Amino acid sequence: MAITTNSIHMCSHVVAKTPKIPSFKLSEKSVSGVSCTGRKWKRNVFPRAQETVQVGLEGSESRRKSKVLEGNLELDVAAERELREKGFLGLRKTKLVCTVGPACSSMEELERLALGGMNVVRLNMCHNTREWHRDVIRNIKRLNEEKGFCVSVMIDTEGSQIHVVDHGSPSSVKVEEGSVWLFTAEKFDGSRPLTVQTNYEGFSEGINVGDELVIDGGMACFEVIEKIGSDLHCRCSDPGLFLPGAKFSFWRDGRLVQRNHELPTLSHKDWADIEFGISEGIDFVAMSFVNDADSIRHLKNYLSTKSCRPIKVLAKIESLESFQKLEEIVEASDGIMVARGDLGVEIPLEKIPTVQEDIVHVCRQLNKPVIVASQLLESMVEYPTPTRAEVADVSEAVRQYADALMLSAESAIGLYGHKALAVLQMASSRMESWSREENRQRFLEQRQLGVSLIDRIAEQICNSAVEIANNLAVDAIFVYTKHGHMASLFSRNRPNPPVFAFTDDDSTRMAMNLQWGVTPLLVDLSDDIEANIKVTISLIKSKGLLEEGDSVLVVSDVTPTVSTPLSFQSIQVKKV
Ligand SMILES: Nc1ncnc2c1ncn2[C@@H]1O[C@H](COP(=O)(O)OP(=O)(O)OP(=O)(O)O)[C@@H](O)[C@H]1O
Ligand SMILES: CC(=O)C(=O)O
Ligand SMILES: [K+]
Ligand SMILES: [Mg+2]
Repeated sequence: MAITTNSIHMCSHVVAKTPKIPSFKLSEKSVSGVSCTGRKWKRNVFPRAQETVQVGLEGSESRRKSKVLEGNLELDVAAERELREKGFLGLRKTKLVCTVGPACSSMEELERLALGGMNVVRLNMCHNTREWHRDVIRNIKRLNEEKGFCVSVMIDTEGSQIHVVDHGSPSSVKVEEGSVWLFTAEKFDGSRPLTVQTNYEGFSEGINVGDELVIDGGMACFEVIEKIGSDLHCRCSDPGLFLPGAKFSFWRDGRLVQRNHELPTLSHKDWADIEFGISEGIDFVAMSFVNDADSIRHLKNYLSTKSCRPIKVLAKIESLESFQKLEEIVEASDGIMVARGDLGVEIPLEKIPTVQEDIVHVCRQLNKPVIVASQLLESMVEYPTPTRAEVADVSEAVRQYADALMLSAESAIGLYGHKALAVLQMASSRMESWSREENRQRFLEQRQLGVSLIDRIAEQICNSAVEIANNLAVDAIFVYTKHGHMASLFSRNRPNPPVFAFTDDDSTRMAMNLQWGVTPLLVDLSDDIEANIKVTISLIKSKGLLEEGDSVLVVSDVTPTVSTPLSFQSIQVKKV
C-alpha cells in the first residue's frame, strides 16, 4: 500500500496560568502539494516550560513504528451498501429516525427499515406496554449484533400534558357551531352527550369566563361561558372535530394562557420508563414538554450516576415556554427535537416554519444535533405516495441542515412505513446534492464554542480541515474520536465528503448516529495515531471501499501519551 501523506500536526502544551492566544502559521506548501517535506514534530524535544503551538509538515513516509492492531471494523451494513451503490459523495448525510409501533415492530419489518436507512428507532412511551417496548429494543439489539446494523434506540417520555381522555367515542366526534359542551376532570358515563373528560383535575385553574379554548391547535374552538368548581361550560365558536386524546390550549386577548409549569416534566411513570430504558441499554431519552434547562440537567445528572453506559438527553421543543428559553435548553441538552405536533397546539400554525428555522439555526450555532419531527409525510399513513407539499417540507428541513428527520405515525401505524422512509432517503439525498452544488454551507456561521485553548484548537482545526477537504475534493474525512466531539466539530461544518468517525467506544458510536454526515465505525484504537490511520485505511481498503488513487483527510484527537497534559491533533491528506 503506497500512501502519500501530507500532514499538519498541531499540539499544545499548556502550563501558563493565563494562556496567550497562539498564532498558527500554515505555509502554502502545507495545504497544496501532495509530497512536500517539512519539519517533523518530535515529541522528545517539545518544549514544556511554556505554552506552545507548532504546526509541522510530515514527509511521505511515516517513520514512527506502528503497533499492529487487530483488524476488526464494524460498519453499519446499510451504510456499507449505500456506499457501494452511490460512492462517497452519494452517501446520505441526513439521519433518519423511525417511530416504531404495531405496523413495524416485527423482526422482519425492523430489518426492512434498517436496510432502508433507519439510523435511530424511537419508542413513544405514551403507547403500549413496557414488555412490548422491551421486545422491540431486544429485536433491534439482535439485528445490530447478528446482522451488522448500527441502529440506536431512543425512548420518548410521555410527559405531563393536559389532554382529553374521553369525549364519548372511540373515534372522532363532530363539534357543531353553537353547541355547548361540559369539560370536566370527573369520569362520566360515556353515553352522556357533549361531555369531555380531561386527565388533570387542575385543568381549569386560572381560566376565566370569556377565555378561548382551542382543540389541537385549531380542530375546533370554544368560548368559556360558565365555570362551576373546576368544570367549564364552553360554547363552540368554530366548529370542527374532536379526535381521541385531543390536546387543548387556552387563549386570552389573542395570547396563550401559559400553564405548563403546573405539571412536572417527568411524571412517576416517566421515571419508571427511564429506569426501564437504562436497564435495556438505550442510547437516547427524548424528554417531552421540557420547560427549562434545569429539568434537562437534572435528568443528565441522574443518568450519569445510574447508567454505566452514557445516555444522551434530547429536549423536545413542544411548548411556547420551551421556545422562549431555547438557548439555555439547547446548551443544557445533548440534542433537540422540533416536536411540531404539540408545538402547533401552543403557537399559531403559521409560525411553525419560522420557529423550526430558528430552532435549527440555534442548534447549528451551539453544535447540538437537531431532529425535525411530526407530520413530515402524514398522508403516507394511508397512501403509498406523499403529497408534493410534504416533499417540499422534508426538503426544506434538509436545506436548513437539520441533522435528522423523523417518521411518526407513517412508520408506527402506517401501511407504507418503508416507502415513507425511502421518500425521506430520496428527498434528503437530492437536497443534499443541490446544497453541495450551490455551496450552501458557506452560509453557516460558526460560533466559537470552546473556552480553553485546547478546545479552541480543536474547533479551528476542524473548521480548517473541512475547508481543505472541500477544496481538495477528498473522498472522505477520517476522524478518530473517543467521545465523538471531534466528529461533531466536523459535522457542524456540513462538509462535502462523508465523515468516517472511528471510535472504540460503543456508546459514542451509537450517539453519533444522530449527527449529520457522520458514519460511525467501531474499531480498536491504540495511542499510536499512525497505527490507527494505517490500520483503518487498510481495513476500509480491504472491504473494497477505498481504491488506489482515492484521497482521505485524516484528523485525530486521540492523545498519544497519557503521562503528559498534552493535546495533539493532526490533519493529514492521504492519497491511497
Ligand atoms: N408503540 C405504539 N403502539 C401503538 N401505537 C403507536 C405506538 N407508537 C405510536 N403509535 C401510534 O402512532 C401515532 C403517532 O405516533 P407518535 O408517537 O409520533 O405520536 P405523537 O402524538 O406525535 O407523539 P407525542 O405523543 O410524543 O406527542 C400515535 O398517535 C399512535 O396512534
Ligand atoms: C414528536 C412530538 O412529540 C410532537 O410532535 O408533538
Ligand atoms: K411522547
Ligand atoms: Mg409531542
